[in-house]
Amino acid sequence: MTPQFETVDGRSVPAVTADQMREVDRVAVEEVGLALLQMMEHAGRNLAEVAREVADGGHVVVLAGDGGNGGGGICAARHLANGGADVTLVLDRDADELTGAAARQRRILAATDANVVAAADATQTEVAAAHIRDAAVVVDALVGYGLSGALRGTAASLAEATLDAAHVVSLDVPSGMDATTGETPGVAVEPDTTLTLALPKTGLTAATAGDLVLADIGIPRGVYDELDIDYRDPFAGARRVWLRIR
Ligand SMILES: NC(=O)C1=CN([C@@H]2O[C@H](COP(=O)(O)OP(=O)(O)OC[C@H]3O[C@@H](n4cnc5c(N)ncnc54)[C@H](O)[C@@H]3O)[C@@H](O)[C@H]2O)[C@H](O)CC1
Ligand SMILES: [K+]
Repeated sequence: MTPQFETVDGRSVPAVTADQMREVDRVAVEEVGLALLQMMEHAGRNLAEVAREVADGGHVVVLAGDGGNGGGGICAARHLANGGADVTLVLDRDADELTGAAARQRRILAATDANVVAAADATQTEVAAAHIRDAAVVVDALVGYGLSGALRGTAASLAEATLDAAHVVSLDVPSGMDATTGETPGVAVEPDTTLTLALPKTGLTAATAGDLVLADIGIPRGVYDELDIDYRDPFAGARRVWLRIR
C-alpha cells in the first residue's frame, strides 16, 4: 500500500515516483525556465540548515556522489562552511571525476575552508570512515532517486560506515533505497532524518526515512498543474515542513 503523507497540521501532500519527479524536473527546466542550479541552491541551503541544527557546533561530514543528489550535498557543505561550521566533504570518487552540477559545486566549494576527502581508494575510504564515526552529524548525499540496482563500490562502503554514525540526515531519500518502491537491493543508509525535495517520494516509509522533512526548492504550481499532480501548497511561506507518514 502506498503511504499517505500529510503536514503536521493535517494538509495532505501527494507523493511522486522517481519517474514523476524526473518529469517535474524536466517541465521545470525545459518548459518553465528554472535552472537546475537554482533548485539545487534551495536544496543545499535547506540541508545545511537542518544539519547545522542537529550538529549544534559539532563536526559535520557530508558524503556526496556525482549526480544531482551529490551536487545538493556539496552545496550544503558550502553553506555550512560559510556559516563557520566544522565541515568535511567526502566524495565517493576522485574530485576530477565529478561532472555537471556536482563538479560546479565542487569548484565553488574550493573557495571555502571546508576539508575535502576523495575516497577513491581503500586507504582514503578508511580515513572517511573515521570521520563518519567521529561526526556529530553525517549528511548522506551519495545517491537520490537516480539509484540503479544495489549500491556499489565506494558509495556502498561509505553507506555501510554510516550505520554506526551518531545522526544521519539523508537528502531526498536514503542512499541505496529505491525512491519509488522503497526496496533496498543491497546496503542502504538508515537515516535519523530525511530531507526530501519538493514532494515526498512514494518509497519513503516511517521505518526507512526516520523523521521526514519536506523542503521547498522553488517549483511553481504551474509545473504540477501541467503534470496533473494534485498539488496544494504545503509550505505556507515556510522553507520546509515536517511530514507525517500514515
Ligand atoms: N528538482 C529536483 O528534484 C532536484 C533534485 N535534485 C537532486 O537530484 C537527485 C537526482 O539526481 P540524478 O543526477 O538524476 O541522480 P542521483 O544523484 O540520485 O544519482 C546519480 C548518481 O548515483 C550513482 N549511482 C546510481 N546508482 C548507483 C549504485 N547502485 N551504486 C553506486 N552509485 C550509483 C550514479 O553513478 C550517479 O553518480 C535527486 O534525488 C535530488 O536529490 C537536485 O539537487 C535539485 C533539483
Ligand atoms: K541520499
